[in-house]
Amino acid sequence: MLLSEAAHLLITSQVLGDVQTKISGMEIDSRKVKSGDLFICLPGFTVDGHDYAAQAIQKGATALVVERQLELDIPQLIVSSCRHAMAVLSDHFFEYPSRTLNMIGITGTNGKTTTSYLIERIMNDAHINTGLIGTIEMRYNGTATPMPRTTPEALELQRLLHEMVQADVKSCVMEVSSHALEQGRVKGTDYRTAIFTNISQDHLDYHETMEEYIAAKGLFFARLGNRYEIDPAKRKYAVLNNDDPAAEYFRKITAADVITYGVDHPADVHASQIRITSQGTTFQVDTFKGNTEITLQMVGKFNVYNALAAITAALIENIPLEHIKSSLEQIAGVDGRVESVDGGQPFAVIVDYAHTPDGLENVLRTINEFAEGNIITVFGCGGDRDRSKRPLMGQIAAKYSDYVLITSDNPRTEEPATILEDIQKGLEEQQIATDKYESIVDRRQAIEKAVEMAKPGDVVLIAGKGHETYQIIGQQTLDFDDRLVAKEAIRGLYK
Ligand SMILES: CC(=O)N[C@H]1[C@@H](OP(=O)(O)OP(=O)(O)OC[C@H]2O[C@@H](n3ccc(=O)[nH]c3=O)[C@H](O)[C@@H]2O)O[C@H](CO)[C@@H](O)[C@@H]1O[C@H](C)C(=O)N[C@@H](C)C(=O)N[C@H](CCC(=O)O)C(=O)O
Ligand SMILES: Nc1ncnc2c1ncn2[C@@H]1O[C@H](COP(=O)(O)OP(=O)(O)OP(=O)(O)O)[C@@H](O)[C@H]1O
Ligand SMILES: N[C@H](CCC[C@H](N)C(=O)O)C(=O)O
Ligand SMILES: [Mg+2]
Repeated sequence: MLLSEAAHLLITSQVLGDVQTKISGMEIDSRKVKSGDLFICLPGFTVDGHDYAAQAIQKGATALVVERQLELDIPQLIVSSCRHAMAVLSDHFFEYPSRTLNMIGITGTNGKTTTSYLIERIMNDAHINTGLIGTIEMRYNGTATPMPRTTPEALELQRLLHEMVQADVKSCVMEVSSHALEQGRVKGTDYRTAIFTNISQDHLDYHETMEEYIAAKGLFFARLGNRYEIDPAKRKYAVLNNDDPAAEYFRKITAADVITYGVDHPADVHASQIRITSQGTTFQVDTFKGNTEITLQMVGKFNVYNALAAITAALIENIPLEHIKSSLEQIAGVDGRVESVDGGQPFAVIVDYAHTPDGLENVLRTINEFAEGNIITVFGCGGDRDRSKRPLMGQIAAKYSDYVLITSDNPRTEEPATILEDIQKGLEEQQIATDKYESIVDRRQAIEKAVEMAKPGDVVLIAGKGHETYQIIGQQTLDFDDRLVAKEAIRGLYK
């Protein structure tokens, strides 16, 4: 690509220097710049990418995208927003991959990863080669790469989608976080189906109010295209959870066809007669393309919602309901989501990724439906994240458990004990008896204590980290896997 081509795409941009400058790649991190790259200077939350332009030039950048002219002897494209320019230029540079792929995006506070796994499985079983991008990893054609964040930056995203196109992938299902929507990471990505799972409190450190958080999610539906294609394969669909009050707002702001799913309210894809056991969940589903009964190996009413969202997305792809049923029934579960740890102990140990008040309440309510003995919950809250959710999660843990072990999650740069105190305040506020809970900063010790306490028939829930195989303390990322630690604790007890 030539710099003139980039300038042509951004009508109000100004070029300083040679417009014939060749660009062989793009980069937003000076440390990763390669010779011939266009370096885009992002004004960040912590530092300003413009301050790293000189380093980028040293590493071989041939031109810059900037929001203000820099005193550097190199061609510069001056734009009003480098983030917007990044989205436009990445899409172009990687040949508009989302127009080739059939894109399915999922937003919502909880259930994105789970729903994306269900859709990926149904689609691949139906021989539609489908890739996946989300919290745990990105994968296609049987190869997986771990992901540092749920939704990649626009440049990285378009690069990954391009890779998928090259590898003959036909469809991509991906999680779209509210941070991503707010920061424009998915700008320009052409989704066919946009799914909404649910909204409840999280990330108020970033979005500040629930209204702003909902508005960020709303961007997904508002941007879903405004043109009605004659070819049904090109039409856009908003798939909304009708049991969540925010669905009404998303319906208003989208021009796309809306398809609803739900349990408690009428919906186009509706579940009823839900029966939950410790082994799975059975429900009747009535859809615009037939009715059937499905038995998931996954437990919980919340997983019925995830299944309904997946069924709706698959029906849009014209996959027959009977095939969808067969795929869903074969899925054993999703990594770190209500995952049982079996070390031969006479009680259940469940590792789950619930890290929001709503997620924790859902998983604990589900466990209450089948637990025979006591429920012992081990959980914490991440540092450098929404602080206001901490006391609420403490109260929920106490409400639905017989004993609560408050511990560290990923303290990051916060003092671990302070996070535990924030959680404990919620229990103190409700005057929960002090013999019903305790705080142990060391997560391993907390898990060991829970396993020691458990009697036959009890359930130990270890929540918050799910699939994570690390713990972030300060600037360090240390190996830590709840499932392995729990197994070691069980082994220690029964050796
Ligand atoms: C709050 C937030 O989203 N921050 C993201 C943002 O960081 P930032 O604006 O602070 O960036 P910065 O560190 O100030 O750097 C600015 C620019 O200077 C560049 N730089 C910086 C240093 C250097 O030596 N050279 C250099 O060029 C950086 O590459 C960047 O382009 O842009 C960075 C670059 O893309 C992201 O890595 C970073 O995500 C951070 C790590 C993060 O923790 N994000 C979380 C909150 C997040 O995005 N979570 C969501 C939702 C999670 C969920 O619920 O599932 C997600 O999608 O993962
Ligand atoms: N539909 C749902 N409604 C409410 N809670 C759910 C739902 N699905 C899953 N959960 C709970 O939330 C946890 C996280 O689920 P999942 O990883 O699928 O969500 P996510 O939206 O991808 O989360 P993240 O924002 O971290 O990417 C699960 O471990 C479970 O406890
Ligand atoms: N994607 C979420 C995951 C939180 C998981 C929890 N273990 C934590 O670290 O807070 C976030 O980054 O806020
Ligand atoms: Mg996720």
